[in-house]
Amino acid sequence: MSDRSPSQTAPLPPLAMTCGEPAGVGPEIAASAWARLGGRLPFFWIGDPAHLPAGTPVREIARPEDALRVAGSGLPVLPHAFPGPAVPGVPQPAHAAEVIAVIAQAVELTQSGAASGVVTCPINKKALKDGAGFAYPGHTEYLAALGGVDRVVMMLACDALKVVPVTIHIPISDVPGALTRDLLSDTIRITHAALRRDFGFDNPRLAVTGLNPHAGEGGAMGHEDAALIAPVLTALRAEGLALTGPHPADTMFHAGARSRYDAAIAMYHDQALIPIKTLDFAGGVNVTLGLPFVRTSPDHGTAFDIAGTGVADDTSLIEALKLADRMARARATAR
Ligand SMILES: NC(=O)C1=CN([C@@H]2O[C@H](COP(=O)(O)OP(=O)(O)OC[C@H]3O[C@@H](n4cnc5c(N)ncnc54)[C@H](O)[C@@H]3O)[C@@H](O)[C@H]2O)C=CC1
Ligand SMILES: NCC(=O)COP(=O)(O)O
Repeated sequence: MSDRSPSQTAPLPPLAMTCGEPAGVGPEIAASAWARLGGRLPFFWIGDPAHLPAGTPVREIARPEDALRVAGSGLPVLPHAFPGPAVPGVPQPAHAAEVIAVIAQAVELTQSGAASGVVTCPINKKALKDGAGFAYPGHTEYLAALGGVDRVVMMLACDALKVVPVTIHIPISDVPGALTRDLLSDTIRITHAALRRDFGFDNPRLAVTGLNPHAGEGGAMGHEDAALIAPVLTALRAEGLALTGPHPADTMFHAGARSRYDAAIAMYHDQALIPIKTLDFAGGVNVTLGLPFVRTSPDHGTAFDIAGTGVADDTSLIEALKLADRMARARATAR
């Protein structure tokens, strides 16, 4: 996303970056993100230093604030011991509990004020479920539990598009049943509030997709669009929210359509994520809205197929750091 130079004003606490799945690309993109950013955007990595690529200039720290002092000369690392080495592409069940513990540690440090936000490296959901009985579909839901909130929103953002899936990591066959008026209404409200608070929009324009092809085509192709989505939009419009839809999803993401809204609300994961990952896979950022702390993440996953080869692109992680920094600054200024 567009680069407003990071860290131009008073220093905030550093950002806490989680290691994510040690067998994925997380450790190598963390190291290369530090190499590209140096101390300009201070963050510290929480994980096992032995999982970082050979030659990474590790600076072990005892407290987050020490990152501000050492970030100019090496990657600040708050060490978190794991049971063994990482094998690229092969997640170890014994590591799962520590991957989860690192996420909790980053949240704790952020909520205590020692860190200004959480930037997560990708996890493999199945590895965490198999290895440690992880009960959440992903970070988003786990972070909601850690933050003590019932409802959060996943937003993917790049320069060209911001998009929110109303339902997230559930089977497609469960989507119609999971779409309720409350869920849709809460998702829109949380998105509206976050775009005002964290992204500087006075009255963000939100465009909402339908669920069915052609947004149901007057009931000929499904009933949820007219029966469920449209009434929610009507009610929220009456409160002053700038909403359009339900629109056919297939024509909502070309350039002309995108110029007419600030964020798109989509009904399910792929309806939302395919457009943004197609437009800007390298620059997209995943941000959780509705949490009591800042959290961003790259838009990609563990990329086991290339882990350890050194070809992984760190751009999305760097964009995630920049966005977390901007959000933390916006919140600090508003206090
Ligand atoms: N925030 C998170 O923790 C996320 C985790 N995941 C998890 O990641 C795992 C793998 O998911 P996939 O669907 O395979 O998606 P993926 O994003 O890991 O990989 C898809 C394709 O993109 C490539 N790719 C991904 N990141 C790249 C990078 N930084 N540089 C260059 N190429 C890159 C991969 O090599 C692969 O060919 C799953 O367990 C999934 O749940 C997926 C998305 C986000
Ligand atoms: N497909 C996006 C994704 O998997 C991100 O999930 P999360 O771990 O950030 O909840």
